[in-house]
Amino acid sequence: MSKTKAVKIAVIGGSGLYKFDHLTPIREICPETPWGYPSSNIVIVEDSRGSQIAFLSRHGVGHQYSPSEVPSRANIAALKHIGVEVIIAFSAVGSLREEIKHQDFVLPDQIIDRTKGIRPFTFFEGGIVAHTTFADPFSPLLSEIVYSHRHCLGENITLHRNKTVVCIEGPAFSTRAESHLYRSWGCDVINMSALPEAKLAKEAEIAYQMICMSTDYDCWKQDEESVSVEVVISNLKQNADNAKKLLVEILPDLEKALEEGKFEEMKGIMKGSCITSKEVRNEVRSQEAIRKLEYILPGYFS
Ligand SMILES: CSC[C@H]1O[C@H](OP(=O)(O)O)[C@H](O)[C@@H]1O
Ligand SMILES: Nc1ncnc2[nH]cnc12
Repeated sequence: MSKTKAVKIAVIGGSGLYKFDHLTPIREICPETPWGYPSSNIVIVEDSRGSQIAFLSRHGVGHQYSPSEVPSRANIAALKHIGVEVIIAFSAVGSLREEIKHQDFVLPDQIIDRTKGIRPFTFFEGGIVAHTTFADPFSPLLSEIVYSHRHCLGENITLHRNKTVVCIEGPAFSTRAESHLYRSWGCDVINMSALPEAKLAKEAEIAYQMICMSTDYDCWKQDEESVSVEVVISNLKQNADNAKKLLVEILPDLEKALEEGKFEEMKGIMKGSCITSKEVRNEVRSQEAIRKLEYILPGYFS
């Protein structure tokens, strides 16, 4: 059994990717955070070189949390608390573009928010106000590292980059009018989980990149069957296998980038984002908020 060491890389698995069972499990944890419990145990797995990653299943291992119910704050807080600095998040998506075919992979660099405000979307509330910079929701460095390994996916699968994901509330899929609207807005892929996950990762100062895997053409394409769970499921197994293959390939480069301090620029970004005055921070309400924030950003606001 390997001795305990800080695990800096995490993978969040989405629909169809509930376990990372091709790597050796080392231990499982399920920390209670100030925002509750994560959606699954965090499983620490190890590759043949001794590299460890933390794996978390977004919807639970039995897919029991709907997109609106995923405890995203607990998920991100738990990963940050154990020392995670980098998250690769997988997601099953619909394609809004002809050239993004079933089973293709997509690295979005932008998000359009079509959630309905019913998901808790920030760690900053109840007496501590902070406004994070969110112009670039994903990590360009992570995107670059992933893209450089695109050839391991084989000739039949294209890895597209610099795309826009629209995140809807769900759980119902979109109407045809909405699907056409999102295409007219320049969106390339559609899912139900980019938000608030990406925002919360930024607030927790974690470098974050979503890797989307196409399962359907939503409902805009006339010669294709409209999206349904059956259509999505028919591509999930192959997508999950490809996701695992890609992850194993990128792991050494991720570790190298971490060792070289390439993600250090994330550290401290939230200190400057807090606008609440020093005097108010001493009030009881703010002190309670600070107590919770200590779990992810210790010493920042006290
Ligand atoms: C099962 S189809 C809709 C479902 O699939 C995607 O999940 P994830 O992003 O976690 O892979 C999508 O966002 C919806 O939650
Ligand atoms: N068409 C679609 N809309 C929203 N989320 C999805 N996940 C997979 N396909 C999807």
